[in-house]
Amino acid sequence: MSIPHYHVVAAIILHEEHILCVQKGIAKYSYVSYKYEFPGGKVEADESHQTALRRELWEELSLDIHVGKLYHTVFHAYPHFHITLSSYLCSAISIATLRLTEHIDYRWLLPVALPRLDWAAADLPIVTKLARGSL
Ligand SMILES: Nc1nc2c([nH]c(=O)n2[C@@H]2O[C@H](COP(=O)(O)OP(=O)(O)OP(=O)(O)O)[C@@H](O)[C@H]2O)c(=O)[nH]1
Repeated sequence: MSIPHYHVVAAIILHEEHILCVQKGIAKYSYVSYKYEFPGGKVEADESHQTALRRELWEELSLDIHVGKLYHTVFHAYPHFHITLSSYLCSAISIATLRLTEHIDYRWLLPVALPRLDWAAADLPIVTKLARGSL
């Protein structure tokens, strides 16, 4: 049986020099359970990356966002599925509406502090690039 491949979009939300990091709860696979990630999700058929990001951010966090430029794209092979993870620089229209509906925690961190969290493996190249100060 072939391994599924998903296109996933992730929002790097910058606010006053901090970046929003969200923690996943228990998941089907232990290697993504409780990991930090950037908010976002799978792109649906016939959906643009921008539309998918705005939909996911509204569903997951009640955040209305502006989607800016593509930051970094990563291919990662997890044991049971593969993802192409496209991260975009984004800003929230207001962070006052932020409400967790799916995640169990969130943090606003300076880029240099991002590597202290326990990230999903696919995110590590993005986290490393941000922490090196490349924005
Ligand atoms: N949103 C998001 N997902 C990520 C990141 N890194 C990463 O490996 N992923 C993985 O990419 C997949 C995104 O799918 P998703 O959030 O739409 O859906 P899900 O698997 O949690 O649930 P679902 O398929 O039942 O709706 C998850 O397996 C998630 O663990 C990231 O930075 N942001």
